[in-house]
Amino acid sequence: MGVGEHKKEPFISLNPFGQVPALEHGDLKLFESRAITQYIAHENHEKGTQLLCQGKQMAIVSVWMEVEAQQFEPAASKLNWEIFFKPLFGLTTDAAAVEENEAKLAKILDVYESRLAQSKYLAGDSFTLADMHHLPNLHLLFVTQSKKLIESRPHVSAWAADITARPAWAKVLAMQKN
Ligand SMILES: N[C@@H](CCC(=O)N[C@@H](CS)C(=O)NCC(=O)O)C(=O)O
Repeated sequence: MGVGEHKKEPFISLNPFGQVPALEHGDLKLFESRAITQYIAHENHEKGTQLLCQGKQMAIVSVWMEVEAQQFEPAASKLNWEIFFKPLFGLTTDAAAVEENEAKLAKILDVYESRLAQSKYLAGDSFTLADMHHLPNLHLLFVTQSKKLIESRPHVSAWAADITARPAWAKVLAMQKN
């Protein structure tokens, strides 16, 4: 990305929007991270943690995957951009955008707080892709002032501590460092 290769061939044939990530598996070409994670989870359903479910339970997983994509991600990624990434790139944080998106995220996390008071994970008693999709933005929020929005909600806080402590996530962070 640093040299703009994601906007040119051969990458643009994998993702015509010129964005990361993309996946090539045999003759299958995929883009959109959530479609990629669902494919990988389906392909590997016989090994490791079951990240998807069957029947009605899968419908609940889909609901919370949509909530992450449509509600949580827009507010959380905007905060991470303003507070975490902009200073790294020598840009100035927009305080009004931070205030607006903290207010949005607070309302969204109120819904999460109610949900997580009823079940340990978003889609029920076990960890699924719906929880997993939150990890990248959640991880960054913890190193911003917006972590107060998580820490002030006991069930959200316990859920966030649980999912960020998973050994598989520790492996991802170790890969990022390398
Ligand atoms: N909805 C897409 C978003 C992809 C996305 O925003 N990718 C960023 C990096 S995380 C990117 O490629 N940015 C460079 C650009 O848009 O030119 C997904 O979930 O895969």
